[in-house]
Amino acid sequence: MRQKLAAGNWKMNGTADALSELNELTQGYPEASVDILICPPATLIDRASEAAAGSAVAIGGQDCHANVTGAHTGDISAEMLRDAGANYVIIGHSERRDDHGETSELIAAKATAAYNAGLIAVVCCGEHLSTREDGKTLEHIGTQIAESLPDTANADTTVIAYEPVWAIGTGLTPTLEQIAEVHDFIRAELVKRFGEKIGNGIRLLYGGSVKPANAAEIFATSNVDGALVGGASLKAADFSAIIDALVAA
Ligand SMILES: O=C[C@H](O)COP(=O)(O)O
Repeated sequence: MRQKLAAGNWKMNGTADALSELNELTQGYPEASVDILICPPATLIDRASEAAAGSAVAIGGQDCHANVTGAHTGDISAEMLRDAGANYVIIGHSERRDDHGETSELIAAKATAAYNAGLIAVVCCGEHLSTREDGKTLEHIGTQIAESLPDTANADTTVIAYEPVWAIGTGLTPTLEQIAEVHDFIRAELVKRFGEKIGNGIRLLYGGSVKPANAAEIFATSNVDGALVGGASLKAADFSAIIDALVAA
């Protein structure tokens, strides 16, 4: 039985004031039957970790460097995230792939760095609209996960987030059939590569315009073990409604 996960990605949003939303969330979930994760900007990770201590909310980073230390101005290592109190890190978000030219090979190296630091890697994949319109979604997702996951990936260290790029921040979502098709495909690919135990153990999140209004139906979809939420994770009330939908699923 896979433990469900509601993950919030604050992206480049939030200064110290935003911790009030986190405080509201932690007060609402001193404990929970699902895993809850907030990935604030790097500048807030240590304060967020302190604020979330003793609650059901875990804290994660939004990216890490593949190396442990070195001359990489502006970058943050997985060890540094761990040191600041993070337990997870998002790797290979489409905004990193598109804005920073990150390749799947680099993403696999970052995932290994996350494992070595004791972090759970939330590895993202997803197609652009043109790829979907060309009928190449599954081929694209298959290549991305094959290349972005290290051979050492396992169910304790790895979560996959399927995020169609065209659904991120747009209010558009795939049909439930389209979500199920991709999630079932990813599950089958994982089982093929890693075997039944690991392949069936790795959690699969859906991301892209998840809101309180559509969360329940998405969580009832085949092989959806939770969500990676952007905009609707910024307000505790909205994210709480999504968490509650996951608990009820
Ligand atoms: O990481 C989160 C995703 O990119 C989804 O963002 P969104 O919920 O604002 O569409």
